[in-house]
Amino acid sequence: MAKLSELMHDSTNTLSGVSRLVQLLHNKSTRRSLLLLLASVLIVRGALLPPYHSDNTLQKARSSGKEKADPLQVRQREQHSSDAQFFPLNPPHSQVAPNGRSSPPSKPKGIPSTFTYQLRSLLRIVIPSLRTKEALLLATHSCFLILRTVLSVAVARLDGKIVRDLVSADGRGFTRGLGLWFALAVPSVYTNSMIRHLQSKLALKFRTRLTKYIHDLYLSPHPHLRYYRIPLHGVDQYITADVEAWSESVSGIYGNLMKPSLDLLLFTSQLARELGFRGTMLLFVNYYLTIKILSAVTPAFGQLAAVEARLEGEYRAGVNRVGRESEEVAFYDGGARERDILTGVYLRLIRHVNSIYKIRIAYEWTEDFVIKYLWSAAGYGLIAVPLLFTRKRQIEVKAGSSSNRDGVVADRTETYISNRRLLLSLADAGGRLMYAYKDLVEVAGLTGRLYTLLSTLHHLPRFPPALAGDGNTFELEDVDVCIPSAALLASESHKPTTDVIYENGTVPDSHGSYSTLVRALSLKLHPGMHLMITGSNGVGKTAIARVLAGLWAPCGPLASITRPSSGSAGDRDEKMHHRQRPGVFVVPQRAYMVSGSLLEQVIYPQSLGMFYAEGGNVTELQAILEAAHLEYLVEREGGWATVKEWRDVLSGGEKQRMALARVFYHRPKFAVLDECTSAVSSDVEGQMYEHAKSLGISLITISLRSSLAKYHTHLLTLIGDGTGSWNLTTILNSSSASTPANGGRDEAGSPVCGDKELARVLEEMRTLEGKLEEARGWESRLAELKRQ
Ligand SMILES: Nc1ncnc2c1ncn2[C@@H]1O[C@H](COP(=O)(O)OP(=O)(O)OP(=O)(O)O)[C@@H](O)[C@H]1O
Repeated sequence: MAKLSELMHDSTNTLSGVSRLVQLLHNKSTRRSLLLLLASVLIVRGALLPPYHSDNTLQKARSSGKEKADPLQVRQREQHSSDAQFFPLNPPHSQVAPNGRSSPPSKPKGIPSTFTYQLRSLLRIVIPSLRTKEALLLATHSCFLILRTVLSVAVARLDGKIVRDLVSADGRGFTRGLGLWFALAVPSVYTNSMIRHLQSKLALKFRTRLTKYIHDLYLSPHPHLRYYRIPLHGVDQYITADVEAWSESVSGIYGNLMKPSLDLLLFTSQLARELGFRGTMLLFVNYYLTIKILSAVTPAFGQLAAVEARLEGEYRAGVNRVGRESEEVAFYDGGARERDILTGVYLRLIRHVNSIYKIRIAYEWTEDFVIKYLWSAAGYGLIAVPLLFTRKRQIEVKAGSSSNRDGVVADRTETYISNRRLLLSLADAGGRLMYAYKDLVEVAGLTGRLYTLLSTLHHLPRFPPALAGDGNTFELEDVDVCIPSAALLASESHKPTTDVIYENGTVPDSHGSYSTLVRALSLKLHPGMHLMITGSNGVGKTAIARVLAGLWAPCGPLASITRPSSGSAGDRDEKMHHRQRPGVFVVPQRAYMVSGSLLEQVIYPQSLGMFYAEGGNVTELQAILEAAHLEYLVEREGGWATVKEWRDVLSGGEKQRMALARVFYHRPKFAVLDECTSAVSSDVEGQMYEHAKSLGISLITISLRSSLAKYHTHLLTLIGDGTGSWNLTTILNSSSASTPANGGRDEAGSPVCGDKELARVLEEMRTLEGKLEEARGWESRLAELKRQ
């Protein structure tokens, strides 16, 4: 039955509704302009489909060192700072509670009041102006949508004509009609496929724009480091799946809304003429009741879609983690445990998707009932009003003879058939509009997620700027090293544990005090000074490296930091190296290998294009690998261009030596080495330290190995007594330090110690820590006994 009514609709809706358009089609000049439109669209299409470029182009650009800057990205980069105003954390029309936080929306389902604002903000990114390809694509898409309506009217009209010629046995008319039928089939089929093509093309364009914009913002360079600080879980899901789903839905929703809306408008106006004032009023009452019933049973599709996307993200992150850490998992034989974790996450996702399906059953049942049966019943009622009451009386008065009675029945049948066709078409358009509304609600959910991502990225608190200094000095003054709130929020499902968030980005800990690891740290490092930072595990050594590198903000009311800048250090080796020296270069505890060739491992984070543009050559790199004791690698791995999963191919020690090779390549003014030689033998370690120093690099080493002290001039010991205290001493007997004349104090007043003395101090520290641990055990045992 439903199929039959659909068929009826297809063949008749346009006939009765837009007959005026058909008359226009009969007009010669209109037909000509239609052909012109079609031809122009074909030309535009050709312009929109650029020839295919293979990846070789990029390869060539790389090897010639002429990677061109993407104009889109450059434009976006300039625009980013001003764009923040379009992504406020609390978008307009949202319910804002007196404390400034967003209150839960009063309407928990449907389209949130902020949707229009959020959608507009996102559309600004994907269609930045009317002179873009995206705008042109959208206009072409609209043309094709209108063309489809016009063509379907023409096809329906021709259908009627062919049947009439057949019934009236007009052979010539029938053949002509059939010829026209095939002539119309070509543009009709082409239009349908073009609509689908343009929609996919538009989705792809939207996705590319949005992805580039997010990449540019998310991977913004120092000092904002958004990729490091963003307090959102599953960012990969936002950037990959959500962006794709949003682009697909937004490009589809336009066509899905436009056609039924146009139909609804035309059929209503047509019916209004037939039904008169009373009937039209009843029609609008029908619309009103439909909206009321459906909005009462419409589930919060937007929120459901957002939760689904989040759960998908968690599952994807789990699978990624196992893939990334597969070796570690295998060593622990943790497959079964990982399977349980992943299955748990997957089942949570599936339960949610299943509940959506269940909710949908109830909704779709009501929707079908209302649109198909209630509307049809209402339609019968509406048709019956003029037939049973108004006209019946007139007809009874007029009808005398039997021939008149036949004409009256024909009149009634005609009225009934035409009105019923209109109502069926109306019901169909209404149904499609309801489906489009459902899509719209889902788009609202995805829009909300992407808006959250972008507004968060735009509004990450900025760090206080570092002082310029002379460009070669590293200086910290009264710096408290605190765990930043963002990191805390990220580790606790981005739910704030407290209402208080301080301006400097720190939060009070559970006892109400700051999470300060090191208090009022002051030190000044000049070129030629080498600092070793030591202290027990978890005391805050890496935290200092994070402050030095600009990953964490320096805290404290009087805190100031002077960082060395990149550029010339004015030393004797300067002429030999054509490259700019970075001010600071940090080698982290876990060695990181980038995807790409062996050569790219050494020069990371520099690109291949930059390497060649700066006149880099592999002879220089070979010497660097020799200094890092990795000279055999090029031959073993099959050349500089070999691309492998270097994280798995290189051994732990090789990865650490590769990280040191990067330091030798970039030759920074200061290199922060965070326990990055733990897997390297001490003799090789020593040679690499000496080589780094010979390159004029000032070392800041974080280590517990006392054997490394001799390569440094100063020692910073973090006491680890919970007060954040520290101790800075000068190291005697180191290859760089001169013995102070001032019995036990250097020129800056820091106490001095020799490396034997240092080894003794570290040993004593370790013994005391062991004893403290034991004492803690006794304390808990004593407490246990007391309780008994
Ligand atoms: N992102 C973070 N979120 C929450 N706490 C953190 C974060 N980073 C570090 N911490 C905490 O700060 C403390 C100091 O960490 P840090 O990594 O600086 O220790 P460390 O002295 O380098 O230790 P190790 O010698 O074991 O490497 C630890 O207690 C750690 O749990």
